[in-house]
Amino acid sequence: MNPPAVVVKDLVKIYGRGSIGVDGISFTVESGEIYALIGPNGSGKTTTLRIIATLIKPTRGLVLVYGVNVVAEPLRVRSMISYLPEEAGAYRDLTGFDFVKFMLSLRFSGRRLEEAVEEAITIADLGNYLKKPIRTYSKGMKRILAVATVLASKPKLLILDEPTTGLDVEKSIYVRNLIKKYNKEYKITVLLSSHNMLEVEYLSHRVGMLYKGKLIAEGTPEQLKKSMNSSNLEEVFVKLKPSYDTIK
Ligand SMILES: Nc1ncnc2c1ncn2[C@@H]1O[C@H](COP(=O)(O)OP(=O)(O)OP(=O)(O)O)[C@@H](O)[C@H]1O
Repeated sequence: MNPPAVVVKDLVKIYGRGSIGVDGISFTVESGEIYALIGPNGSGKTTTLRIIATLIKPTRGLVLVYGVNVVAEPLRVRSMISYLPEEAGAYRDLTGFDFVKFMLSLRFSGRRLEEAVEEAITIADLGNYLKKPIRTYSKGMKRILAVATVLASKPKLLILDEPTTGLDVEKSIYVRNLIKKYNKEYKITVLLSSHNMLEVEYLSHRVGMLYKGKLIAEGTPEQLKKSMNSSNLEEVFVKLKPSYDTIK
């Protein structure tokens, strides 16, 4: 049997000066799923994703990606994932085209690289802007370029931190539909974070709700709404939150 895409067990991250990033969370992402971590600012979404993406180390706990331990074998994990950071603002002086080519050359070469670059360019749909330096792009254009690049890299596991942040309504819908399409057509497992609970309801098979570094609820959007007698996930969160407000 295939291992789950992600196993997170009793994960704790304490930053310098005792700042708590996550406080003992556990969840599993099955292969083929779209799983969303949702929660308000500072609830631990980015911390969790960065640990899974091997960018920072946990203080305690176990994290496996397709059965591979992120601390013991980060390079093996990196070969299976693509990660979209919350703010992908680097490489200001590269053109959009050169950025796409550079990023995808880390994974592909030869004919496969050409195909992946072509795919990313088609998704980004930035026309002549692709020949211009990224510093001339709007926030939304940079986001689309970064999203297009990670999608075209077709990893086993796609980790997206706030994928639609900075995008207008139409572009957000475009990106959500692309995420769904790549999950379905290419069987790419997606782990994403968002504080937009309505977006998550549309996009995800299952949801983990984070608050103050703890996982306060988990399930399909339907299960969560039913269990809290709510009509949407925002309402679920608002009803659950008070029980955790006593935690400092
Ligand atoms: N480098 C750091 N040093 C110290 N504390 C940090 C660091 N990064 C995050 N934290 C703290 O960890 C907690 C969780 O932050 P994190 O960025 O993971 O939350 P988040 O849910 O992604 O928030 P947002 O929606 O605002 O991006 C917060 O209290 C934050 O202040």
